[in-house]
Order: sequence, then structure tokens, then C-alpha cells
Amino acid sequence: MLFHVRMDVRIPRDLPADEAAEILAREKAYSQELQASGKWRHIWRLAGEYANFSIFDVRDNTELHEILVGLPLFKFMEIQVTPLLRHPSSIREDDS
Ligand SMILES: O=C(O)C[C@H]1C=CC(=O)O1
Repeated sequence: MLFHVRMDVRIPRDLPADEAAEILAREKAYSQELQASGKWRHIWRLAGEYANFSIFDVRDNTELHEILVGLPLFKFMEIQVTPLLRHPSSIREDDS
């Protein structure tokens, strides 16, 4: 199942810099591992925002939920999820 996910990152200004750096390093490793697995299919930065648009390709809602709650930055994020399905006019082979 494909999902579009918007993640807005809100790291508190008073979080110590070393703690923030450690969380961001774990976040990057976690994200890149999931990208390599194919479950996190795309990620884009939103210009001018500390946010991303991502596409996940996962088994079901439960797997997506487990991935999202496992994000090291999860407690500092606002997340919006939109389930996607193939458009009947699509000519692409890889969008379902
Ligand atoms: O920077 C972000 O958009 C938040 C987060 C998502 C993946 C990652 O490496 O960081």
C-alpha cells in the first residue's frame, strides 16, 4: 500500500545541541535504512520549510504506523498521512 506522508519537524529551541545532533543522526540512519529496503520510496524537502513529503510503500496501516512511531524525531513531528491508490488514467508502472 502506498501512503503520502507529510512530516513537519518542530525541534524545541531549548533542546541541547548535542542531544538534537544525536537524534538527527539516528533519524538519518533510520530513514536511509528504510529507503534502502524500499519501504520509504521517496523523500523530498519542502522548499523554505523544515518539512518533507514522503512516499511509503508498506504492507498495511499497521506497518506504516510502526515505522512512523519509530522515527527518532517522532515526538518532535506533526505528521499527516494520506493513503494513495492507482489513478485509472495513470500510464506509470510503479505507482501502485
Ligand atoms: O528532515 C526531515 O525532514 C525529518 C526527517 C525525515 C527523514 C530524515 O532524515 O529526517
